[in-house]
Amino acid sequence: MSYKILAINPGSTSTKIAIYENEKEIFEKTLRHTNEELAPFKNISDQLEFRREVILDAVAESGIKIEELAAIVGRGGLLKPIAGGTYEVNEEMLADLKVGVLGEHASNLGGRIAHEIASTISKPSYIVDPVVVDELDEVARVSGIPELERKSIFHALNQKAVARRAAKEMGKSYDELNLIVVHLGGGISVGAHSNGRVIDVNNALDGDGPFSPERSGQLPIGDLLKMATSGKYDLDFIKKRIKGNGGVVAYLDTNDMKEVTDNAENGDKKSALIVEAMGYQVAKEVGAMAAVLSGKVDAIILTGGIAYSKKIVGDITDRISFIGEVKVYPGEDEMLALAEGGLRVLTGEEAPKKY
Ligand SMILES: Nc1ncnc2c1ncn2[C@@H]1O[C@H](COP(=O)(O)OP(=O)(O)O)[C@@H](O)[C@H]1O
Ligand SMILES: CCCC(=O)OP(=O)(O)O
Repeated sequence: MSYKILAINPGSTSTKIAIYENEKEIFEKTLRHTNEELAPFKNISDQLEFRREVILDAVAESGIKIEELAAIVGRGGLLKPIAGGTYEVNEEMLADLKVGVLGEHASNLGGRIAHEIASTISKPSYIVDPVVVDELDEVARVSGIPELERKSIFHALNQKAVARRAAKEMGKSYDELNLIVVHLGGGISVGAHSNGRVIDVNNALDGDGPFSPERSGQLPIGDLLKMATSGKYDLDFIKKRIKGNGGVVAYLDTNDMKEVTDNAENGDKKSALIVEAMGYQVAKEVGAMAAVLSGKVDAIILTGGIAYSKKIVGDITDRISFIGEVKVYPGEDEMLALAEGGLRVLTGEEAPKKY
């Protein structure tokens, strides 16, 4: 039996789409959205119709008719915390994606657009391993003050996809391994995967873990409070320093780590320091996750766009190779992971979960 599945992955500046026939990609396109195109929309939520139409135009270009699709799968967003897996899009999920119960992120549009398009052809829509997959051990939730609980917000889709791929290559099942997975992208997340569960991970969106191309990561909290109450900065500026205009953008005015590593190589000292600091902070977080796993680590996996950088991968590896084997999977496996999640449900291998 053959199933055609449309996968939709909305990012901050692009929407990636792909059509799979079972596990084989038969069409793929990255739809880039310029600042001018997105400027008229006050919130990410308001971009829904615009992105849906460009997706439909691209599918039309592919020559594949919408009616041929067996299901549509979108990247899942900032919903209430849930376990990993494939979820059928339902009314409660749509309402939570619309308001963004845990905040705004382009991934909130994935399930909504999938559902809108699927409804027109009376086919099911799903999300797979959304960014709020929460499998944290209870002990990992304690923040240090009872008013705040640590949250699990990370690149669950890619971390789990790449972890499964590594497990397969190691001749083992994902559920029988202890892995540390590092996603090095626009945001950076470092997860401790224990027998198929991500028992601890930094919140990649909100002031936790290493700094990233556009996020601050963990900050000295007392100094942050002084900054916030100094009268010199408004709240919006400070929020953007944590997410959007923080990390590498704040130091070097670019979120492009290729440009930064090239500049560092060509002798720019400031870029070189930031490149070194990124590797240093990531390695430090890997060390923390090794302690979470009591030192029993089968492999450490580096993935995401920045894993294309030999310099950064080398710097991290130098500091962490004493923990275990380091495996590198540059880029991401998100589109295939979405399609595979949908396929597992269509073939009956897995029942869809209910949100
Ligand atoms: N060869 C490279 N060297 C260094 N950085 C790279 C390279 N290729 C891509 N990157 C960086 O990877 C980052 C984007 O990673 P990606 O995983 O695509 O992001 P996201 O998690 O937002 O999808 C960007 O900062 C980009 O410049
Ligand atoms: C929302 C957590 C996952 C994340 O940070 O994704 P991006 O790096 O794609 O923004």
